[in-house]
Amino acid sequence: MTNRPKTPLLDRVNTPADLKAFSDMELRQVADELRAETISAVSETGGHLGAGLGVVELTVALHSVFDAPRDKIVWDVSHQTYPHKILTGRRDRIRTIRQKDGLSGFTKRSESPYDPFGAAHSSTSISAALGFAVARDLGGDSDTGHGDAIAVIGDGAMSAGMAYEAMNNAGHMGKRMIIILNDNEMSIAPPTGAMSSYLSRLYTEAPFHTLKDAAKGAVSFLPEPFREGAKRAKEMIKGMAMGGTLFEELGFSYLGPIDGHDMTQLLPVLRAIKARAHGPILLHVLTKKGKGYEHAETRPDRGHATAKFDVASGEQKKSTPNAPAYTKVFANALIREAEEDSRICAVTAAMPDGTGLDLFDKKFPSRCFDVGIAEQHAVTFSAGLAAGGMKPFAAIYSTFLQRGYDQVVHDVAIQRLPVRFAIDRAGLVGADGATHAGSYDVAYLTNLPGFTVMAAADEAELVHMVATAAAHDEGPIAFRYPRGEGVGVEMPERGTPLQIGKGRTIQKGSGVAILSFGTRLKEVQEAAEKLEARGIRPTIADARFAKPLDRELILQLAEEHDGLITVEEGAVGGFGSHVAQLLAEEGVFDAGLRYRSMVLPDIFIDQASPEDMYAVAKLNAEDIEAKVLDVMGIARMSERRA
Ligand SMILES: Cc1ncc(C[n+]2csc(CCOP(=O)(O)OP(=O)(O)O)c2C)c(N)n1
Ligand SMILES: CC(=O)[C@@H](O)[C@H](O)COP(=O)(O)O
Ligand SMILES: [Mg+2]
Repeated sequence: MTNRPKTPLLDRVNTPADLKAFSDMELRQVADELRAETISAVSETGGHLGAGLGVVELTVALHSVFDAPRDKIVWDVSHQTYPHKILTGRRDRIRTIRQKDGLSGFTKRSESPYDPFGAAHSSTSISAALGFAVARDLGGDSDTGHGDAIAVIGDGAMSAGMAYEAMNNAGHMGKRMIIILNDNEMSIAPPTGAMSSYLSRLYTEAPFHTLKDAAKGAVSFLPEPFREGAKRAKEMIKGMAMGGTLFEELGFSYLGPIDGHDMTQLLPVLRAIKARAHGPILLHVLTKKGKGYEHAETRPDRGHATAKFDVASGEQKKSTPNAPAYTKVFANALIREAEEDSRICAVTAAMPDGTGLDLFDKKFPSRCFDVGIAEQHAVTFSAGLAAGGMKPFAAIYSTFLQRGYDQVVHDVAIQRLPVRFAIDRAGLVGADGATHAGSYDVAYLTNLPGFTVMAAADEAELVHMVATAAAHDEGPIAFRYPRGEGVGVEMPERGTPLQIGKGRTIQKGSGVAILSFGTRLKEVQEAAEKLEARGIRPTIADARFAKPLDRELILQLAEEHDGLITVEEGAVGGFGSHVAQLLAEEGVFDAGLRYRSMVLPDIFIDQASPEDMYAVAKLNAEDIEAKVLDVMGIARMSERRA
């Protein structure tokens, strides 16, 4: 509580309706207080900071002009909604954000009526807002009724195909809806691509129209004083580039750009839009990521998501790692392979730092491609690279690869193209919660004919899997690894290609065998240590491959043990399901094998620490221990008592 900022006006805001009582001057102060409160809160919790700071004025302006929740404000990605949450009745819980039982770091329908649409993956806002607009016009039912439909989308999110699919549709339908393009010339990393350059040109090169010309177009939305040519209005009109041709060609009225930190521009323009808009409008707003907090402004990539920090110095409070992060291990292993093979190249969809490809890019800039937030394109582009004789590594988070699934099937798998998928953030990720959990990749890749699917049990294994993928030209291959640190094993200088479809035995035991796929192996080993005390020594094996399965190993484990347990950090339908299928087909169950499959539960697990999430998922050492006892018919004392 000590260093909390003084916020006398903000203290009077419980819901956005309270903003209506303030003068424009006071709203500016509310914005200042909201910024201070956001910085203070995130300094205590960590989380997404820069994006929220960039939309403080926009958030205040939107909520003071429009009438949420009747008006539907749909925030793209929604990592920028901490100020929105503070204004919409969640200030008392803002310091629980991204924690177990706390607020989500993103918008969530179940959390608040002011979050009409959940998000976290980008570029969905225009489609959703159009849906709200059409539902409104068709008389769709809702508790609050339907007013305006407003999508707030960033310049980074605007690089994704979905945004254009939605604008194409919205422009054609001609319904009243509002898109606010929040252009801070920043994605997580500096944005790439022609669209980003186009947006920059809109305000650096576009000819300024005269007031007379402008008034014929979208500026006719402006309020009277502006059109009458008061000095301030003239300055502002001059600052409004009326180009916007792409958006106008798509059927939108393009308005802007305006300064998204200047309430004297934001408020009148939004009021005018509210009063007079008909058809779809795009308002181009220029902002600065991290605005108003020096440490976030000067390093917008660092300020995108931050650990807890000291407000005065900006210093982040990070714990010292015990082992290198998997992401970095992957990047270094790939660099090592690329030094030997000039055909190796790398593709990221706007996550150069997150995937470690920033390191690869420094070494091999001509072989590294940041395609923007465009996973579908990233996959098919990689397929094209492979078809053209290159060896592309598409490094994509498990959760974001979901967006490119048809491309994985249609462009890669069916054509048996040797695209290498480096699947980062596989498994539970912690504070980002269910939207970012990498739960499904094993299930959605192992069902594709010809795919090879691996999971690294530790960082040394990851190095070998990178080498395996580099050497594998026979078709698509994927290897998955989680967020965070490795386990601290010694790593080879360069990986050795693994034999495809072959697992390894870690320890020989009897009675029960545990077959692990991926990094839960450490927990399996811990469980085995606990079991030793009871005189139980399970066999432990690391499957390495979910496809092709090591049939020989699995059938041998089944043959030599009374019980078999598979463990993986993935949803049902993945490794364990394939093992069960094999065992069933081979008639092993008929022979009485006791089989259990430990997978992620069939629920979306909310944000929490990874440890808490594993506890919910029952994938910790004690859960594995209990499962072994269960298979052996020995319930633990505590369970018997219960
Ligand atoms: C489909 C998808 N891919 C990648 C991401 C990761 N991601 C989250 S925010 C972000 C950058 C968004 O940039 P922009 O829309 O300009 O918003 P800003 O952070 O600049 O406010 C990215 C790449 C995501 N959320 N969704
Ligand atoms: C909002 C978003 O999608 C990203 O900012 C994401 O939170 C990054 O996650 P990592 O921290 O795991 O890179
Ligand atoms: Mg941006």
